[in-house]
Amino acid sequence: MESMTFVLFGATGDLAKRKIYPALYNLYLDGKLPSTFSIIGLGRRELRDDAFQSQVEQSLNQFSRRSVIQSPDLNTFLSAFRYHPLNVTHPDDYRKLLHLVQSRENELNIRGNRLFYLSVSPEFFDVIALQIKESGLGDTEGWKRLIIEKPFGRDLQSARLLNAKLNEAFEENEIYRIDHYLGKTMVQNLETLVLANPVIQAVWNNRHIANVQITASETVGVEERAGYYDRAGAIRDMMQNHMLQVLMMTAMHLPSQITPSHIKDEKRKIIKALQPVHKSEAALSVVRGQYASGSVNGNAVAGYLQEPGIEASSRNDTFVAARLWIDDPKWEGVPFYIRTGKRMSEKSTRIVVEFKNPTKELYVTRNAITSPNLLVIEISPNERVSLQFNGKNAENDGNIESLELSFKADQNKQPEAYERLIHDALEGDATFFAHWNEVELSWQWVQPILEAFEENLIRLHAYEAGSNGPEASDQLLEEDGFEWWLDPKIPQLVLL
Ligand SMILES: NC(=O)C1=CN([C@@H]2O[C@H](COP(=O)(O)OP(=O)(O)OC[C@H]3O[C@@H](n4cnc5c(N)ncnc54)[C@H](OP(=O)(O)O)[C@@H]3O)[C@@H](O)[C@H]2O)C=CC1
Ligand SMILES: O=C1O[C@H](COP(=O)(O)O)[C@@H](O)[C@H](O)[C@H]1O
Repeated sequence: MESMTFVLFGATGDLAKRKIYPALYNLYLDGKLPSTFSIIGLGRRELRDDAFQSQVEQSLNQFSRRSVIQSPDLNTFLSAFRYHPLNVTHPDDYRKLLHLVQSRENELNIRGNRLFYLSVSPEFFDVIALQIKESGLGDTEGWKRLIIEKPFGRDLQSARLLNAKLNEAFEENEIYRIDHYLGKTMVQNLETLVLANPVIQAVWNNRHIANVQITASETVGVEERAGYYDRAGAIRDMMQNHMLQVLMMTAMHLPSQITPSHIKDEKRKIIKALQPVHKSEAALSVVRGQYASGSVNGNAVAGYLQEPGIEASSRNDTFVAARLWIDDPKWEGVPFYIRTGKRMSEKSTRIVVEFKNPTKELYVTRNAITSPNLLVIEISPNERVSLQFNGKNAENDGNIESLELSFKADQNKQPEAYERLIHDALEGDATFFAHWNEVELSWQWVQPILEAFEENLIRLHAYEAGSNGPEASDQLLEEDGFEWWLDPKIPQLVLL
């Protein structure tokens, strides 16, 4: 890997401490950083280099998946860090930054490869990109890349505007839009699971699949993010980005070659083929909810409207579910259901693929019940793939029961999503980043629903904290003769 400078805007912030420093450190331990690198942290506050390095060390102590205690490598790693005070709106600060970047490049003999990571409030994304250009930071002999955090806009128009501004300073192939779901082990594994297994490829279509369910349920509430979350809601926070990305990864066709651009093209075809939801009809296929008080994991918790920083009159969504159709011969007639919510019964991100069950009638004559085959891809907190199938259980009078084949990844050995994504960006591999076409088309699909929410065309259901969301989301599937598959409903008889 080529030597480089990692310029981090927002170096004193929460994300840097919880995710970015631990990711860099673990990449370093795995030998996945270049042999020479310079890291420059930026923020408004004044900090000496040694104080900054101590802050980084503290964050590793707290959040790194690998211990830093007595690590002989720690000091070498920390010695790559420098701090520079910079206010993103002050052009002079960028000129001083350029001077620091260049002097470190000369000192370390680094060719001018520069990765700019914007871990700051989204309102600064365009300002910083422009200043990188104006100050000359972007004029370099080597490559330049921009990693940008979410959210990317708050609706279709603002996303387009932001993208146009970023494009004044960076080419699309230099922009890496983080969607941390794309860095998760099982989401990255989807591509291989579906594309590299002819057995699965053969049944990955509407002849065999009855429906696909994608769930991201969380037990946490709004936490300390009231200011952001109350303006975003589950639809912007999770649905427009993570959920639709997982849907694209699940439904994409086999590309003619496994390259970033072929995969990107296949994903784009899927998001483009989503049947639009019209604002006036959105209530027929979208459910929105807001948690009321209840109990999560045995602890009483407040309702959304009682959370600190949330107005008692807020109509923000903390749950959203939707039924989507893909206008594509392979998926015609297969509903994709997606749902996400806070303060639900369990923390679980999963894809359940329910296969058609033509044997049901056949076995009725034998007084036996067969269940549909289910392929369950658990993304978090467990990382597991399992297949539920029917078989006779000799220990139970030879009755037909659901059996399960499963593979579980060893989570302790798994790199974090941010490790994978930062590594990919350093390598220049954009496969698991959100490309502009996908982002734009996702906003395009979501936009009428946002408007329907704003105009109260979709009822806001209160749901008890600790439940599985509003009953209306169950009804959405019942209308089609299906139900959400939850963990306890999948009997675990055989673990191979
Ligand atoms: N935290 C999280 O879990 C997640 C965050 N994100 C995204 O990551 C980004 C960062 O979030 P987070 O770390 O939580 O935010 P924080 O509020 O914790 O940190 C913001 C950072 O920006 C710096 N900053 C603020 N104003 C300025 C300014 N005018 N000039 C220069 N620096 C400034 C702050 O430093 P100082 O005060 O010293 O200026 C601080 O380092 C956001 O886009 C967020 O949406 C995405 C997913 C999860
Ligand atoms: O991006 C976000 O994701 C988290 C959920 O991520 P996970 O990796 O724990 O599944 C969510 O809590 C947060 O609101 C959202 O901004």
